[in-house]
Amino acid sequence: MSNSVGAVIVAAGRGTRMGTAESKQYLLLQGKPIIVHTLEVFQQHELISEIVLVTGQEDIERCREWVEAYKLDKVKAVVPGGSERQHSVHLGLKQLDTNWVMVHDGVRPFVQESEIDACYERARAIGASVLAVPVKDTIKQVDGNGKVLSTPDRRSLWAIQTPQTFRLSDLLAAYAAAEQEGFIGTDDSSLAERSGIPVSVVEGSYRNIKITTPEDLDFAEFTERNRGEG
Ligand SMILES: Nc1ccn([C@@H]2O[C@H](COP(=O)(O)OP(=O)(O)OP(=O)(O)O)[C@@H](O)[C@H]2O)c(=O)n1
Ligand SMILES: C[C@](O)(CO)[C@H](O)COP(=O)(O)O
Repeated sequence: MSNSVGAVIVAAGRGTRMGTAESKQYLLLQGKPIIVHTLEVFQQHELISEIVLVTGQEDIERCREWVEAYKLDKVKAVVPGGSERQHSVHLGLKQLDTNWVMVHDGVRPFVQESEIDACYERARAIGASVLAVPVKDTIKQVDGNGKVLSTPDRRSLWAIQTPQTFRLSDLLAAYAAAEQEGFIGTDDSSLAERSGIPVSVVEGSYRNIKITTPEDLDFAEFTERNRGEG
């Protein structure tokens, strides 16, 4: 079991930017909750031996029911998350019992099996990996008054996705250090980077969106409807 791989799927957010009454991770895509689509990708991947699902306290019961109904038997625990994504990930990590961990957003249902393979291979070779795509737009740094400060060279900019893959012991140490130092990052890699863990990007797909705002649902419906057609 020295190379066992677990997944922490975080789904304890409120979906403020989506603005729906129902949290976005539970909205239906082709009749199935988004979170179930995401879990199924990891359930079906032979590399993954166990999954921890992190949800809101009030959603634990219905999530457990879906785990039963959709036969997601790799899900070993459904646990409550915290106020920030980082807290939710940390709570999930503490439940895992594998050598490697892939942290993944519950609202990224379009990650591909081949991308999971590539992320794991790179993490084994380098220490840690993040799935990412080169940015397509020109990015500017702007101050609080709208004044443009700089235009970084786009060739060095990547939009970071999940999964993000680490040795579980490395990531737990990075999370403990961040907690002690009061650091909050927007992804897992930023905690690993400040602990000195080498992280490499793996080029993924623009389809692996994080469903965040209402227009993402149109894309998601379209993509899900056409899944497997090419
Ligand atoms: N306290 C939190 C915040 C976020 N997440 C999860 O982290 C992922 C990425 O977060 P994001 O898309 O930003 O989700 P929300 O925080 O729900 O969205 P918003 O910022 O619009 O409220 C989501 O699967 C979300 O459920 C979490 O588990 N716990
Ligand atoms: C982890 C992440 O999905 C990488 O793009 C992202 O940083 C999550 O950020 P959010 O603040 O929860 O939207």
